[in-house]
Amino acid sequence: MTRTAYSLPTIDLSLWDKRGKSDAAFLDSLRLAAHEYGFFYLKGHGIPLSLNADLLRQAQHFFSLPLEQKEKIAMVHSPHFRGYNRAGLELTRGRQDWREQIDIGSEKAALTDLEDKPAYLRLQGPNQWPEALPEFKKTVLAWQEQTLNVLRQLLEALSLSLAQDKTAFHPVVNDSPYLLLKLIHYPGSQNNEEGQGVGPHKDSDLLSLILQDNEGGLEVELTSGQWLKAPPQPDTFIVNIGELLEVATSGYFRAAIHRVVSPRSGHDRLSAAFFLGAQLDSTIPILPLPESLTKSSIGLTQDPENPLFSQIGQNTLKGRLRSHPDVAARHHSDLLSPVLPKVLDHA
Ligand SMILES: O=C(O)CCC(=O)C(=O)O
Ligand SMILES: [Fe+2]
Repeated sequence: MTRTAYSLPTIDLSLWDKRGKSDAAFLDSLRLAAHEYGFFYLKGHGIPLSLNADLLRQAQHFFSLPLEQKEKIAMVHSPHFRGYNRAGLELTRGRQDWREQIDIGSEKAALTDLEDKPAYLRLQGPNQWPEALPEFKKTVLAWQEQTLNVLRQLLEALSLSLAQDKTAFHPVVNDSPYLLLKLIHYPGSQNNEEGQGVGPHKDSDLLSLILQDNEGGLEVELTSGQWLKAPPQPDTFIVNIGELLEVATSGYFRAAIHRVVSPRSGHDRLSAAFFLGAQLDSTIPILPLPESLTKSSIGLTQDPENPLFSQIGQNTLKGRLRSHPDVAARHHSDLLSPVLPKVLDHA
């Protein structure tokens, strides 16, 4: 683990191949990065620079379209929570975020005859693609496939680093994990105040990967109230631990709180945030960690207002319904009164 000038660790995934999969120095540095920070730079990941550049270019083309074209694929048209949301629709801890985004998941056909089936199966379905951009879908799907492979490798390495079998997470990610790619555009602040691009939060998945352009603004809270900048570094991603992995490791890995501060007036920022969740029909695996590790666990820090369900499908659906009340009202009103008991029905 090397430390940057900004003191966030950097993990070089290529070392894992070069030195052999059980290389203790590599696994120790990865484990410590996930334990102490829960937020690190990843290099040596094997994703071509050109593919990352293509993805951000497609994102830029998309966000430059006129609003009415973007609204044609607004998320509210999709029962599967896919599509575009303009800036200002999202709140984090009660404050308005200032970013527009498009959510893209696994490209699959919607399921039918769901009447007596678990409600979370409604999450499966097709994406909405912008007709005006012929290269968009191909580029996004290629990038998704390659970064999924990187995240799967990292999960294997993280498992080994905890003295588990490298396959420990295969049952929840190898068949059909719940994936979400958000392409995000943060407009510049309207005035001189420090704007909230996205407010402080933990991710609710297993592992997230962030590709950012050159603008900066991403920050991580290492100790309460102390924010460390995570500026872009050439040919790296940011990887962060999500709540599912924090729970799976009984709090040994840390789901770090992070945020994005809006760019200065006259600037803007693009990013791609890729979230690897667990398979919807699974439950969170709790790893049997050696005592040498559990004794330095920082413990679980769950949000009492947003309790985690161990059944992944319920947990994921709950998160989507909460984040997108307009989609919930239009397509899932039968689940809303009252939300949780109905979602829980099919435990
Ligand atoms: O845009 C970024 O750099 C991070 C976004 C993020 O943290 C999120 O969407 O969960
Ligand atoms: Fe996040």
